[in-house]
Amino acid sequence: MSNGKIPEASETFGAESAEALQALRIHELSVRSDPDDPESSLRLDSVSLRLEPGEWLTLVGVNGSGKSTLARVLAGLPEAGATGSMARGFAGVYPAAYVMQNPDAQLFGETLREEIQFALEWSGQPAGLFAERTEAALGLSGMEELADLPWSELSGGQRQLAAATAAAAGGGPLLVFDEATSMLDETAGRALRDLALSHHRNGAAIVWVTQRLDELEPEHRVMAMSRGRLVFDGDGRTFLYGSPPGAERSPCVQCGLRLPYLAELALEMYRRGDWAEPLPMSEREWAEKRRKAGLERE
Ligand SMILES: Nc1ncnc2c1ncn2[C@@H]1O[C@H](COP(=O)(O)OP(=O)(O)OP(=O)(O)O)[C@@H](O)[C@H]1O
Repeated sequence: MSNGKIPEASETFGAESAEALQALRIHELSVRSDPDDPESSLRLDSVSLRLEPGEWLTLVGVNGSGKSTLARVLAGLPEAGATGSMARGFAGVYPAAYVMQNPDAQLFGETLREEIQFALEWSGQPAGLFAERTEAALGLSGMEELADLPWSELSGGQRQLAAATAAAAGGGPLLVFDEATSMLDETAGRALRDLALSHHRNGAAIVWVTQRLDELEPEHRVMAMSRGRLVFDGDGRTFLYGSPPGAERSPCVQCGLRLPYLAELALEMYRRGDWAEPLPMSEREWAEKRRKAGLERE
């Protein structure tokens, strides 16, 4: 175990454990709206999936499709009346860090420093390492100067980043972000996403729930939900454009989401024969496309 930094996923779990190498598996998991009423609607309908250690899974779907319910299950939070089976594998027995839409719903301390201490206690970190781990967590999110200010002096975006900083301070093999950027402006959203990416680089698996399709990245796995069921599992480019692009209604449109304007544009250029595959999908790829097309001023 190394000191002075956030523990990497393998350190937190214990890399020597065989279970640490196993996927998190759920099999035919269903959750009803009312656990006491077998006729009530299904919030999750017979969902099966494997999440591998260190994987980044982006979970999308319209409102009410079951994303949060599935995210909570994957995080290891209790869902009354769930049926089916789950083996937590690398995710371990403790609930994963879970970052919600509204930071104020999950802040208990008076300041960020206090919040991080709570999170470290909760995740069972040795008390002797608290000070170092707190500095490491603050460093990773660049929040050192805000650590001792009361929440009222932080903006909504800063409080959201603070909630994520604290939730993830214990390291841990799995972090779940449930529409965590939905109330943030672009700058705050990017800071939060950068924090998630840093933990991912350190080996953590990430479940990233979002309705913002501009957050899809080519290298991340995408799952889409509709009416409690998993209706797509694959790469983001196929999700947005279909395979081949535009051959039929894309998985994105089929599950009720609207294709982002830029993706519509790319598809139109492809249909007209002006652009070839792969069509751009992420901010980085669009910047590259614009640069190549000479659309950006030097
Ligand atoms: N605690 C609960 N008890 C009963 N029904 C619930 C509960 N939470 C959510 N639901 C219902 O379960 C269904 C799935 O909700 P869920 O929040 O998982 O979907 P979602 O895709 O995350 O939606 P949103 O984007 O609006 O948060 C919805 O019909 C919702 O009304």
